[in-house]
Amino acid sequence: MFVTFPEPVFSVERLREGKTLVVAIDGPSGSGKSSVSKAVAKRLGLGFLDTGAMYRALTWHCINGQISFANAAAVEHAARSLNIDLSLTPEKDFVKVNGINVTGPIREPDISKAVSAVATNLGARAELVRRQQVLIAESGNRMVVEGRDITTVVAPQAEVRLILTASEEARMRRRGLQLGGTLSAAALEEQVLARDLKDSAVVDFQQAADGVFTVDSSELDFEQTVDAVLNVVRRAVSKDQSS
Ligand SMILES: Nc1ncnc2c1ncn2[C@@H]1O[C@H](COP(=O)(O)OP(=O)(O)O)[C@@H](O)[C@H]1O
Ligand SMILES: Nc1ccn([C@H]2C[C@H](O)[C@@H](COP(=O)(O)OP(=O)(O)O)O2)c(=O)n1
Repeated sequence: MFVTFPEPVFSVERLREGKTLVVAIDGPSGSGKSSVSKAVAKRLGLGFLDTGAMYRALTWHCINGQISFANAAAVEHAARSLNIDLSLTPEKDFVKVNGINVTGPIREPDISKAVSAVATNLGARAELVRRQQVLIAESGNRMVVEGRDITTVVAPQAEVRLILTASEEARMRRRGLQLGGTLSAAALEEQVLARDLKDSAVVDFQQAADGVFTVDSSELDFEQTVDAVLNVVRRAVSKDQSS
């Protein structure tokens, strides 16, 4: 016989019901940002924005349109003129560039390898940050947003800000499994650690700024990590339930 338990009285899903709730999550590659943020957004009934997908979409467009990464002005111009349509809820997963579905192609290793060249273009960053802020506002400021500069640049006023991290070893192991277990250790190191090093030239996603929580998932499984993030949300938000 199945026994069902009632919802807890103090349910995290009901926190700030009808009020703004932006959860900003930053962290290094393979730390679980996308998957954990999506699960958290589902639990909280919030929108979801994967900002990395926007950098990947612009990278795909530059490669496809033969725009040289060395031409900073051309990359910045592409960032301004490009139409990026991406899923804004955790239930769906799609990215379209000028109407072309690039959901799969932007996750391919050639894009992962090239994306830091776009992410370190300050003009392109400014434009993508502007777009991300518009998308957050359009969600009614009820969204989980993940990336590298969300806690510091895109949404420093978010009700909840946290860095999700994990050891280098855990992150490379998880990325390897995610990509089907076929990549060599050297290729994984290039995809995860070398990319983080390049990206950190323009954004600091390893150190938690003032007021930013840290969740280290090295010793946690996926569900435990989601619970740890939900606990941070509960702690941060229950303090100002009356606001
Ligand atoms: N705590 C965890 N334990 C085990 N695997 C995890 C954990 N968190 C995430 N993962 C898995 O690790 C992989 C990388 O996660 P992902 O969300 O893509 O990271 P990021 O967006 O930070 O690069 C995914 O396959 C995800 O399911
Ligand atoms: N807010 C963001 C999000 C991503 N980026 C850059 C840095 C990353 O190398 C790429 C791709 O980000 P993405 O989150 O998809 O990367 P991983 O899932 O960690 O592999 O974009 C960024 O500079 N700022």
